[in-house]
Amino acid sequence: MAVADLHTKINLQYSSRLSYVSNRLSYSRRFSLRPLPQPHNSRICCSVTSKEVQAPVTVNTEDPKKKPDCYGVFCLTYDLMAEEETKSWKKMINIAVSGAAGMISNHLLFKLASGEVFGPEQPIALKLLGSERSFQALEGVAMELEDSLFPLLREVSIGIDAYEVFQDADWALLIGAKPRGPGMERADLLDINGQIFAEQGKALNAVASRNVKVMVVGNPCNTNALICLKNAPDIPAKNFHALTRLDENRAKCQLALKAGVFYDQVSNVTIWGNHSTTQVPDFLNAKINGIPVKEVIKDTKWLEEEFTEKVQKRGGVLIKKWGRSSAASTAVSIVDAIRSLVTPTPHGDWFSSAVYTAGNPYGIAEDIVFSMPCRSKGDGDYELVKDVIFDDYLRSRIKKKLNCWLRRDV
Ligand SMILES: NC(=O)C1=CN([C@@H]2O[C@H](COP(=O)(O)OP(=O)(O)OC[C@H]3O[C@@H](n4cnc5c(N)ncnc54)[C@H](OP(=O)(O)O)[C@@H]3O)[C@@H](O)[C@H]2O)C=CC1
Ligand SMILES: O=C([O-])CC(=O)C(=O)O
Repeated sequence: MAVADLHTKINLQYSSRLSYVSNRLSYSRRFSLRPLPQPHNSRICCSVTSKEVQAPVTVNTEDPKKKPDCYGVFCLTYDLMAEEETKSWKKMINIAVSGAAGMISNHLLFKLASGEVFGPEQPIALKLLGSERSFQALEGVAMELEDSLFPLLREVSIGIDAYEVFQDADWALLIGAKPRGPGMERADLLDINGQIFAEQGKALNAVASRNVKVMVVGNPCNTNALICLKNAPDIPAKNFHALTRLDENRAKCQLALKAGVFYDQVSNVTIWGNHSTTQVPDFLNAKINGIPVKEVIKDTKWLEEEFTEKVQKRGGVLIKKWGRSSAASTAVSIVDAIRSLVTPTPHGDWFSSAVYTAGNPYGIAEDIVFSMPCRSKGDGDYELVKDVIFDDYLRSRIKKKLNCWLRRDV
Protein backbone atom coordinates (compact mmCIF):
# COMPACT_ATOMS: atom_id res chain seq x y z
CA MET A 1 0.00 0.00 0.00
CA ALA A 2 1.32 3.45 -0.89
CA VAL A 3 2.35 5.60 2.03
CA ALA A 4 -0.28 8.20 1.13
CA ASP A 5 -3.01 5.51 1.15
CA LEU A 6 -1.81 4.22 4.45
CA HIS A 7 -1.96 7.71 5.90
CA THR A 8 -5.48 8.17 4.65
CA LYS A 9 -6.49 4.83 6.13
CA ILE A 10 -5.04 5.66 9.51
CA ASN A 11 -6.63 9.06 9.42
CA LEU A 12 -10.02 7.59 8.59
CA GLN A 13 -9.71 5.09 11.39
CA TYR A 14 -9.17 7.92 13.79
CA SER A 15 -11.91 10.03 12.25
CA SER A 16 -14.46 7.25 12.51
CA ARG A 17 -13.27 6.44 15.99
CA LEU A 18 -13.77 10.06 16.95
CA SER A 19 -17.22 10.27 15.49
CA TYR A 20 -18.18 7.09 17.33
CA VAL A 21 -17.00 8.52 20.61
CA SER A 22 -18.63 11.76 19.62
CA ASN A 23 -21.97 10.06 19.09
CA ARG A 24 -21.85 8.57 22.53
CA LEU A 25 -21.21 11.95 24.06
CA SER A 26 -23.26 13.98 21.58
CA TYR A 27 -20.26 15.97 20.44
CA SER A 28 -20.77 18.24 17.49
CA ARG A 29 -17.52 19.34 16.00
CA ARG A 30 -15.71 19.70 12.74
CA PHE A 31 -12.21 18.46 12.28
CA SER A 32 -9.75 19.62 9.70
CA LEU A 33 -7.11 17.11 8.81
CA ARG A 34 -3.42 17.58 8.31
CA PRO A 35 -1.09 15.30 6.38
CA LEU A 36 0.32 12.44 8.38
CA PRO A 37 3.96 11.73 9.04
CA GLN A 38 5.68 8.58 7.87
CA PRO A 39 4.54 5.48 9.77
CA HIS A 40 7.44 3.37 11.09
CA ASN A 41 6.95 0.14 13.00
CA SER A 42 4.89 1.96 15.52
CA ARG A 43 1.61 2.62 17.15
CA ILE A 44 -0.17 5.87 16.66
CA CYS A 45 -0.74 8.65 19.03
CA CYS A 46 -2.44 11.87 18.16
CA SER A 47 -3.80 15.02 19.65
CA VAL A 48 -7.11 16.67 18.83
CA THR A 49 -8.56 20.02 19.74
CA SER A 50 -12.11 21.09 19.07
CA LYS A 51 -10.97 22.75 15.85
CA GLU A 52 -8.57 20.33 14.26
CA VAL A 53 -7.13 16.87 14.20
CA GLN A 54 -3.40 17.15 14.68
CA ALA A 55 -1.33 14.81 12.66
CA PRO A 56 -1.12 11.46 14.39
CA VAL A 57 2.52 11.02 15.34
CA THR A 58 4.41 7.79 15.25
CA VAL A 59 5.90 6.47 18.43
CA ASN A 60 8.63 3.90 18.35
CA THR A 61 7.57 1.22 20.82
CA GLU A 62 10.83 -0.69 20.65
CA ASP A 63 12.78 1.59 22.94
CA PRO A 64 11.18 1.45 26.39
CA LYS A 65 12.85 4.74 27.31
CA LYS A 66 10.85 6.55 24.61
CA LYS A 67 7.41 5.93 26.05
CA PRO A 68 4.66 8.43 25.39
CA ASP A 69 2.84 9.79 28.40
CA CYS A 70 -0.52 8.86 26.95
CA TYR A 71 -1.89 5.80 25.28
CA GLY A 72 -3.58 5.51 21.86
CA VAL A 73 -6.96 7.13 21.65
CA PHE A 74 -6.36 8.72 25.06
CA CYS A 75 -3.81 11.01 23.45
CA LEU A 76 -6.75 12.82 21.91
CA THR A 77 -7.59 15.95 23.82
CA TYR A 78 -11.02 17.50 23.85
CA ASP A 79 -12.35 20.89 24.64
CA LEU A 80 -14.70 19.79 27.43
CA MET A 81 -16.29 23.21 27.66
CA ALA A 82 -17.69 22.74 24.17
CA GLU A 83 -19.48 19.53 25.09
CA GLU A 84 -23.09 19.95 26.13
CA GLU A 85 -23.33 16.74 28.09
CA THR A 86 -20.20 17.33 30.10
CA LYS A 87 -21.10 20.73 31.50
CA SER A 88 -22.06 19.20 34.83
CA TRP A 89 -18.82 17.25 35.02
CA LYS A 90 -16.36 17.88 37.81
CA LYS A 91 -12.68 18.68 37.34
CA MET A 92 -10.81 15.62 36.14
CA ILE A 93 -8.92 13.62 38.77
CA ASN A 94 -5.72 11.65 38.29
CA ILE A 95 -5.73 8.09 39.55
CA ALA A 96 -2.42 6.25 39.64
CA VAL A 97 -2.54 2.46 39.85
CA SER A 98 0.53 0.29 40.41
CA GLY A 99 0.57 -3.38 39.44
CA ALA A 100 -1.78 -2.28 36.70
CA ALA A 101 -1.19 -5.41 34.64
CA GLY A 102 -1.94 -7.69 37.59
CA MET A 103 -5.03 -9.69 38.51
CA ILE A 104 -6.65 -7.22 40.89
CA SER A 105 -6.15 -4.28 38.57
CA ASN A 106 -7.67 -6.21 35.73
CA HIS A 107 -10.97 -6.04 37.58
CA LEU A 108 -10.50 -2.68 39.22
CA LEU A 109 -9.54 -0.49 36.27
CA PHE A 110 -12.79 -1.14 34.45
CA LYS A 111 -14.81 -0.29 37.53
CA LEU A 112 -12.90 2.96 37.93
CA ALA A 113 -13.40 3.84 34.28
CA SER A 114 -17.11 3.00 34.31
CA GLY A 115 -17.91 5.70 36.87
CA GLU A 116 -19.14 3.33 39.54
CA VAL A 117 -16.43 4.44 41.96
CA PHE A 118 -16.23 8.22 41.69
CA GLY A 119 -19.66 8.79 40.20
CA PRO A 120 -21.19 9.61 36.81
CA GLU A 121 -20.01 13.22 36.72
CA GLN A 122 -16.38 12.60 37.55
CA PRO A 123 -14.04 12.33 34.56
CA ILE A 124 -10.83 10.49 35.34
CA ALA A 125 -7.31 10.02 34.06
CA LEU A 126 -5.75 6.63 34.70
CA LYS A 127 -2.00 6.54 35.18
CA LEU A 128 -0.85 2.95 35.04
CA LEU A 129 2.44 1.82 36.56
CA GLY A 130 4.11 -1.38 35.45
CA SER A 131 7.64 -2.60 34.96
CA GLU A 132 9.90 -3.65 32.11
CA ARG A 133 8.58 -7.19 32.50
CA SER A 134 4.93 -6.16 32.36
CA PHE A 135 5.07 -3.36 29.79
CA GLN A 136 3.54 -5.40 26.97
CA ALA A 137 0.76 -6.54 29.25
CA LEU A 138 0.21 -2.94 30.29
CA GLU A 139 -0.29 -2.01 26.66
CA GLY A 140 -2.83 -4.81 26.43
CA VAL A 141 -4.69 -3.35 29.42
CA ALA A 142 -4.66 0.09 27.80
CA MET A 143 -5.99 -1.40 24.56
CA GLU A 144 -8.88 -3.01 26.43
CA LEU A 145 -9.63 0.30 28.11
CA GLU A 146 -9.67 1.97 24.69
CA ASP A 147 -12.03 -0.63 23.31
CA SER A 148 -14.43 -0.20 26.22
CA LEU A 149 -15.37 3.36 25.14
CA PHE A 150 -15.90 4.66 28.65
CA PRO A 151 -17.10 8.28 28.33
CA LEU A 152 -15.66 9.33 31.70
CA LEU A 153 -12.21 7.93 30.97
CA ARG A 154 -10.44 10.93 29.47
CA GLU A 155 -6.81 9.93 29.67
CA VAL A 156 -4.75 6.78 30.05
CA SER A 157 -1.01 6.81 30.37
CA ILE A 158 1.31 3.91 31.01
CA GLY A 159 4.83 3.91 32.37
CA ILE A 160 7.45 2.14 34.37
CA ASP A 161 8.86 5.08 36.34
CA ALA A 162 6.90 5.91 39.50
CA TYR A 163 8.22 9.49 39.41
CA GLU A 164 6.50 10.00 36.05
CA VAL A 165 3.37 7.97 36.64
CA PHE A 166 2.58 9.48 40.06
CA GLN A 167 2.88 13.06 38.79
CA ASP A 168 -0.08 15.08 40.19
CA ALA A 169 -1.88 11.91 41.32
CA ASP A 170 -4.98 12.67 43.39
CA TRP A 171 -5.33 8.98 44.25
CA ALA A 172 -2.63 6.32 44.32
CA LEU A 173 -3.82 2.74 44.44
CA LEU A 174 -0.72 0.73 45.26
CA ILE A 175 -1.46 -2.82 44.22
CA GLY A 176 1.76 -3.92 42.52
CA ALA A 177 3.51 -6.42 44.77
CA LYS A 178 4.15 -10.14 44.81
CA PRO A 179 1.16 -12.14 46.07
CA ARG A 180 1.61 -15.08 48.42
CA GLY A 181 1.19 -18.67 47.35
CA PRO A 182 -0.13 -21.71 49.22
CA GLY A 183 1.47 -22.24 52.62
CA MET A 184 2.85 -18.70 52.91
CA GLU A 185 1.87 -16.01 55.40
CA ARG A 186 1.44 -12.45 54.14
CA ALA A 187 4.29 -11.34 56.40
CA ASP A 188 6.60 -13.62 54.39
CA LEU A 189 6.25 -11.10 51.55
CA LEU A 190 7.77 -8.22 53.47
CA ASP A 191 11.35 -8.80 52.35
CA ILE A 192 10.34 -8.82 48.68
CA ASN A 193 7.63 -6.16 48.74
CA GLY A 194 8.73 -3.71 51.44
CA GLN A 195 11.28 -1.99 49.22
CA ILE A 196 8.64 -1.31 46.53
CA PHE A 197 6.68 0.80 48.99
CA ALA A 198 9.71 2.71 50.21
CA GLU A 199 10.47 3.73 46.63
CA GLN A 200 6.88 4.52 45.79
CA GLY A 201 6.53 6.59 48.97
CA LYS A 202 9.50 8.68 47.85
CA ALA A 203 8.03 9.10 44.40
CA LEU A 204 4.64 10.17 45.79
CA ASN A 205 6.37 12.62 48.08
CA ALA A 206 8.21 14.14 45.14
CA VAL A 207 5.51 14.44 42.49
CA ALA A 208 1.96 13.56 43.64
CA SER A 209 -0.73 16.05 44.64
CA ARG A 210 0.00 17.32 48.16
CA ASN A 211 -3.34 15.87 49.26
CA VAL A 212 -3.06 12.55 47.42
CA LYS A 213 -5.04 9.72 49.00
CA VAL A 214 -3.06 6.50 49.05
CA MET A 215 -4.60 3.03 49.25
CA VAL A 216 -2.03 0.29 49.85
CA VAL A 217 -3.20 -3.14 48.75
CA GLY A 218 0.05 -5.07 48.14
CA ASN A 219 0.81 -7.36 51.07
CA PRO A 220 1.64 -7.19 53.89
CA CYS A 221 -0.42 -4.05 53.39
CA ASN A 222 -0.35 -2.53 56.91
CA THR A 223 3.43 -2.60 57.08
CA ASN A 224 3.79 -1.53 53.46
CA ALA A 225 1.51 1.45 54.13
CA LEU A 226 3.64 2.43 57.13
CA ILE A 227 6.81 2.13 55.04
CA CYS A 228 5.20 4.19 52.30
CA LEU A 229 4.02 7.02 54.55
CA LYS A 230 7.38 7.20 56.34
CA ASN A 231 8.97 7.79 52.96
CA ALA A 232 6.50 10.54 52.10
CA PRO A 233 6.91 13.06 54.91
CA ASP A 234 5.35 15.92 52.91
CA ILE A 235 2.04 14.10 52.49
CA PRO A 236 -0.27 13.94 55.53
CA ALA A 237 0.10 10.52 57.20
CA LYS A 238 -3.66 10.54 57.59
CA ASN A 239 -4.02 10.16 53.82
CA PHE A 240 -2.55 6.64 53.80
CA HIS A 241 -4.80 3.59 54.03
CA ALA A 242 -4.11 -0.13 53.99
CA LEU A 243 -6.99 -2.16 52.62
CA THR A 244 -8.96 -4.11 55.22
CA ARG A 245 -12.30 -3.60 53.52
CA LEU A 246 -12.13 -7.09 52.04
CA ASP A 247 -12.01 -8.48 55.59
CA GLU A 248 -15.00 -6.32 56.57
CA ASN A 249 -16.95 -7.61 53.58
CA ARG A 250 -16.02 -11.20 54.44
CA ALA A 251 -17.16 -10.67 58.04
CA LYS A 252 -20.48 -9.20 56.88
CA CYS A 253 -21.03 -12.15 54.60
CA GLN A 254 -20.44 -14.70 57.38
CA LEU A 255 -22.70 -12.86 59.85
CA ALA A 256 -25.47 -12.60 57.25
CA LEU A 257 -25.16 -16.30 56.47
CA LYS A 258 -25.40 -17.30 60.12
CA ALA A 259 -28.33 -14.97 60.83
CA GLY A 260 -30.14 -15.93 57.63
CA VAL A 261 -30.44 -12.34 56.41
CA PHE A 262 -29.27 -10.59 53.28
CA TYR A 263 -25.88 -9.01 53.83
CA ASP A 264 -27.09 -5.45 53.36
CA GLN A 265 -28.72 -5.83 56.79
CA VAL A 266 -25.32 -6.11 58.48
CA SER A 267 -23.70 -2.86 59.59
CA ASN A 268 -21.10 -1.41 61.99
CA VAL A 269 -18.53 -4.13 61.36
CA THR A 270 -15.00 -3.20 62.40
CA ILE A 271 -11.86 -5.09 61.55
CA TRP A 272 -9.29 -4.21 64.18
CA GLY A 273 -5.60 -4.46 63.37
CA ASN A 274 -3.78 -5.97 60.44
CA HIS A 275 -4.89 -7.52 57.19
CA SER A 276 -3.54 -10.84 58.47
CA THR A 277 -4.61 -13.82 60.53
CA THR A 278 -4.07 -11.70 63.67
CA GLN A 279 -6.97 -9.38 62.77
CA VAL A 280 -9.91 -9.07 65.13
CA PRO A 281 -13.32 -8.97 63.44
CA ASP A 282 -15.54 -7.12 65.93
CA PHE A 283 -18.95 -8.75 66.46
CA LEU A 284 -19.58 -6.81 69.68
CA ASN A 285 -20.32 -3.51 67.92
CA ALA A 286 -21.70 -5.07 64.75
CA LYS A 287 -25.44 -4.91 64.07
CA ILE A 288 -27.99 -6.86 62.09
CA ASN A 289 -31.07 -4.86 61.14
CA GLY A 290 -29.88 -2.26 63.66
CA ILE A 291 -29.83 -4.81 66.52
CA PRO A 292 -26.52 -5.85 68.16
CA VAL A 293 -25.26 -9.05 66.56
CA LYS A 294 -24.97 -10.77 69.94
CA GLU A 295 -28.73 -10.34 70.42
CA VAL A 296 -29.44 -11.87 67.01
CA ILE A 297 -26.79 -14.60 66.98
CA LYS A 298 -26.87 -16.13 70.46
CA ASP A 299 -24.20 -18.71 69.67
CA THR A 300 -21.26 -16.99 71.38
CA LYS A 301 -18.93 -19.95 70.79
CA TRP A 302 -19.54 -19.64 67.04
CA LEU A 303 -18.87 -15.89 67.13
CA GLU A 304 -15.69 -16.20 69.15
CA GLU A 305 -14.24 -19.21 67.39
CA GLU A 306 -15.69 -20.20 64.02
CA PHE A 307 -16.67 -16.74 62.76
CA THR A 308 -13.44 -15.12 63.85
CA GLU A 309 -11.23 -17.80 62.35
CA LYS A 310 -13.21 -17.95 59.12
CA VAL A 311 -12.67 -14.25 58.49
CA GLN A 312 -9.02 -14.36 59.54
CA LYS A 313 -8.19 -17.30 57.29
CA ARG A 314 -10.48 -16.66 54.33
CA GLY A 315 -7.66 -15.41 52.08
CA GLY A 316 -5.55 -18.51 52.70
CA VAL A 317 -8.46 -20.90 52.14
CA LEU A 318 -9.22 -19.16 48.88
CA ILE A 319 -5.62 -19.55 47.71
CA LYS A 320 -5.85 -23.30 48.37
CA LYS A 321 -9.00 -23.54 46.24
CA TRP A 322 -8.06 -21.11 43.46
CA GLY A 323 -4.30 -21.61 43.37
CA ARG A 324 -3.95 -17.82 43.47
CA SER A 325 -5.10 -15.06 45.77
CA SER A 326 -8.45 -13.30 45.60
CA ALA A 327 -8.61 -10.70 42.88
CA ALA A 328 -12.22 -9.91 41.90
CA SER A 329 -13.49 -9.57 45.46
CA THR A 330 -10.41 -7.52 46.32
CA ALA A 331 -11.16 -5.14 43.46
CA VAL A 332 -14.75 -4.85 44.69
CA SER A 333 -13.51 -4.06 48.18
CA ILE A 334 -11.14 -1.39 46.85
CA VAL A 335 -14.17 0.17 45.15
CA ASP A 336 -16.07 0.00 48.45
CA ALA A 337 -13.13 1.51 50.34
CA ILE A 338 -12.81 4.46 47.96
CA ARG A 339 -16.56 5.05 47.82
CA SER A 340 -16.65 5.13 51.59
CA LEU A 341 -14.26 8.07 51.44
CA VAL A 342 -15.95 9.98 48.62
CA THR A 343 -19.56 9.57 49.76
CA PRO A 344 -20.94 10.45 53.21
CA THR A 345 -21.11 7.47 55.57
CA PRO A 346 -24.74 6.48 56.24
CA HIS A 347 -25.94 7.85 59.58
CA GLY A 348 -24.88 5.66 62.52
CA ASP A 349 -22.73 3.34 60.42
CA TRP A 350 -18.98 3.19 59.80
CA PHE A 351 -16.41 1.36 57.72
CA SER A 352 -13.02 -0.22 58.42
CA SER A 353 -9.76 1.06 57.08
CA ALA A 354 -6.21 0.57 58.31
CA VAL A 355 -4.95 4.06 58.99
CA TYR A 356 -2.19 5.82 60.89
CA THR A 357 -2.84 5.57 64.61
CA ALA A 358 -1.57 8.99 65.73
CA GLY A 359 -4.08 10.45 68.20
CA ASN A 360 -6.49 7.50 68.12
CA PRO A 361 -9.12 7.45 70.88
CA TYR A 362 -8.85 3.71 71.62
CA GLY A 363 -5.46 3.52 73.29
CA ILE A 364 -3.91 1.66 70.37
CA ALA A 365 -0.16 2.20 70.15
CA GLU A 366 0.80 5.33 68.22
CA ASP A 367 2.79 5.37 65.00
CA ILE A 368 1.50 2.20 63.39
CA VAL A 369 -1.03 1.49 60.63
CA PHE A 370 -3.98 -0.29 62.19
CA SER A 371 -7.49 -1.02 61.01
CA MET A 372 -10.09 0.94 62.95
CA PRO A 373 -13.67 2.19 62.48
CA CYS A 374 -13.92 5.35 60.34
CA ARG A 375 -16.60 7.74 59.14
CA SER A 376 -16.39 10.18 56.24
CA LYS A 377 -18.26 13.28 55.16
CA GLY A 378 -17.54 12.21 51.59
CA ASP A 379 -14.68 14.64 51.06
CA GLY A 380 -11.97 11.98 50.82
CA ASP A 381 -11.08 12.46 54.47
CA TYR A 382 -12.31 10.48 57.52
CA GLU A 383 -12.57 10.63 61.26
CA LEU A 384 -12.26 7.79 63.75
CA VAL A 385 -15.51 6.66 65.35
CA LYS A 386 -15.67 7.40 69.07
CA ASP A 387 -18.88 5.62 70.06
CA VAL A 388 -17.62 2.04 70.01
CA ILE A 389 -17.77 -0.24 73.02
CA PHE A 390 -15.25 -2.76 74.34
CA ASP A 391 -15.78 -5.77 76.58
CA ASP A 392 -13.18 -8.03 78.16
CA TYR A 393 -13.20 -10.42 75.20
CA LEU A 394 -12.65 -7.74 72.55
CA ARG A 395 -10.08 -5.93 74.65
CA SER A 396 -8.10 -9.10 75.32
CA ARG A 397 -8.25 -10.19 71.65
CA ILE A 398 -6.87 -6.88 70.50
CA LYS A 399 -4.13 -7.04 73.12
CA LYS A 400 -3.24 -10.70 72.59
CA LYS A 401 -3.69 -11.22 68.90
CA LEU A 402 -2.24 -7.97 67.73
CA ASN A 403 0.58 -7.94 70.20
CA CYS A 404 0.12 -4.21 70.15
CA TRP A 405 0.91 -2.26 73.22
CA LEU A 406 -2.13 -0.40 74.41
CA ARG A 407 -1.31 2.85 76.17
CA ARG A 408 -4.20 2.31 78.51
CA ASP A 409 -7.19 0.04 78.79
CA VAL A 410 -9.62 0.52 75.95
N1 LIG B 1 -5.06 -6.04 51.07
C1 LIG B 1 -5.83 -6.96 50.54
O1 LIG B 1 -6.99 -7.11 50.94
C2 LIG B 1 -5.33 -7.85 49.45
C3 LIG B 1 -4.05 -7.73 48.99
N2 LIG B 1 -3.59 -8.54 47.97
C4 LIG B 1 -2.21 -8.32 47.53
O2 LIG B 1 -2.22 -7.50 46.35
C5 LIG B 1 -1.01 -7.71 45.63
C6 LIG B 1 -1.30 -7.86 44.14
O3 LIG B 1 -2.08 -9.01 43.93
P1 LIG B 1 -2.49 -9.49 42.44
O4 LIG B 1 -2.92 -8.34 41.62
O5 LIG B 1 -3.40 -10.64 42.59
O6 LIG B 1 -1.08 -10.01 41.95
P2 LIG B 1 -0.55 -10.26 40.46
O7 LIG B 1 0.57 -11.23 40.56
O8 LIG B 1 -1.64 -10.55 39.53
O9 LIG B 1 0.02 -8.83 40.06
C7 LIG B 1 0.91 -8.22 40.90
C8 LIG B 1 1.72 -7.22 40.13
O10 LIG B 1 2.68 -6.77 41.06
C9 LIG B 1 3.90 -6.49 40.42
N3 LIG B 1 5.05 -7.02 41.15
C10 LIG B 1 5.96 -6.26 41.76
N4 LIG B 1 6.89 -7.00 42.33
C11 LIG B 1 6.60 -8.27 42.06
C12 LIG B 1 7.25 -9.51 42.35
N5 LIG B 1 8.36 -9.58 43.07
N6 LIG B 1 6.66 -10.63 41.90
C13 LIG B 1 5.50 -10.58 41.21
N7 LIG B 1 4.87 -9.42 40.89
C14 LIG B 1 5.43 -8.29 41.31
C15 LIG B 1 3.79 -7.11 39.02
O11 LIG B 1 3.65 -6.02 38.14
P3 LIG B 1 4.87 -5.28 37.48
O12 LIG B 1 5.72 -6.30 36.81
O13 LIG B 1 4.15 -4.40 36.58
O14 LIG B 1 5.58 -4.56 38.59
C16 LIG B 1 2.47 -7.84 38.99
O15 LIG B 1 1.75 -7.62 37.79
C17 LIG B 1 -0.34 -8.93 46.29
O16 LIG B 1 0.67 -8.49 47.17
C18 LIG B 1 -1.48 -9.56 47.08
O17 LIG B 1 -1.01 -10.32 48.17
C19 LIG B 1 -4.40 -9.45 47.38
C20 LIG B 1 -5.69 -9.63 47.82
C21 LIG B 1 -6.24 -8.87 48.92
O1 LIG C 1 -4.58 -14.03 51.20
C1 LIG C 1 -3.85 -13.38 50.43
O2 LIG C 1 -2.63 -13.49 50.37
C2 LIG C 1 -4.51 -12.37 49.56
C3 LIG C 1 -5.24 -11.52 50.49
O3 LIG C 1 -4.67 -10.67 51.13
C4 LIG C 1 -6.62 -11.90 50.79
O4 LIG C 1 -7.27 -12.59 50.00
O5 LIG C 1 -7.09 -11.47 51.83
